[in-house]
Amino acid sequence: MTDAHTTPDEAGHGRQSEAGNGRHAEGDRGRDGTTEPTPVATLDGVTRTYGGIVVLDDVSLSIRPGVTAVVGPNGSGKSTLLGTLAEVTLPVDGAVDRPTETDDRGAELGDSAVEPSLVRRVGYLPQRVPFRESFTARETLAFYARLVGDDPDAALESVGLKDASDRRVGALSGGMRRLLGIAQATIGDPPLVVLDEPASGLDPGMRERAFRLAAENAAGGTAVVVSSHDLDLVDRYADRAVVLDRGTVVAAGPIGSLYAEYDVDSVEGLYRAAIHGTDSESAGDAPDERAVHVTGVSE
Ligand SMILES: Nc1ncnc2c1ncn2[C@@H]1O[C@H](COP(=O)(O)OP(=O)(O)OP(=O)(O)O)[C@@H](O)[C@H]1O
Repeated sequence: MTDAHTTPDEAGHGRQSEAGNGRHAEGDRGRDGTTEPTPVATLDGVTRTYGGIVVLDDVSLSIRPGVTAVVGPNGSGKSTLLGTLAEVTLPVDGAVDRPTETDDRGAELGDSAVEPSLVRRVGYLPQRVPFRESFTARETLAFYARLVGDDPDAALESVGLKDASDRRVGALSGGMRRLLGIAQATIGDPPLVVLDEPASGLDPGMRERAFRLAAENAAGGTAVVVSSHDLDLVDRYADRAVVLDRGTVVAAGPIGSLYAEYDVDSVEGLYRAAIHGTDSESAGDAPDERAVHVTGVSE
């Protein structure tokens, strides 16, 4: 177990990060040089095991408005981390502090037609969304929209699916289905949106669109957490990055600060430096033996 309040330094970096005590809480500089905003959610010493094997180890993070990308090798715990934020995976130790109904928009909506209790706190796109295949795209979003008093047509339009609103989910392409999933996750305008690999399996245009939607959402003040293996897109769209290795946070913070700390100029370089201890290209090509592998256990 690592100290929850210092950056894990097994890799010998001894660096500070957003982990734990909020040393970077205020006054940190984002990519554009502006001061970092107040956290929307925090994880404090979060640990998760499966069958006694630790897959998330004492993770402490502050999640702020903007796009936060979670990167790391297969099995490093990205989905588990996102699941704890979305409250679909419970930690065995530690605490997660999420937005509450009374946070920002709850108060703002107090006098409106939408009851504060209907304000959605966290939107979540799992890797596989269990949509009903026989529903149309519009019926699908209408179901979610009714729960939070939002407009399904505006949500469809926001992800570019207006023309497909009468098509059944079962007849949508994988990319369109993913866009519908993003619309479902952002409907009701929650202050925290968690997207688990929104771009995986999509063609380059659709991948770009998924990240652009995440960034557009974040531009309105939402904290959007995205896991991805697409380091180029992370480079272009993320404000902050969290690098996970075997369930441990090895680097976290605003992308600009991390580039300076690790003396790199890309997320790919950061990934290599934080995980392999070198930013040379050959290290990134080596087969990754570092993932935690757990088999035969479920929730
Ligand atoms: N429900 C589960 N039951 C048993 N083991 C699980 C379960 N969910 C995750 N694991 C294990 O926890 C570890 C971390 O998995 P997780 O899906 O969080 O990693 P990941 O970084 O998202 O991986 P990938 O990049 O391949 O999607 C893996 O070893 C995985 O097998």
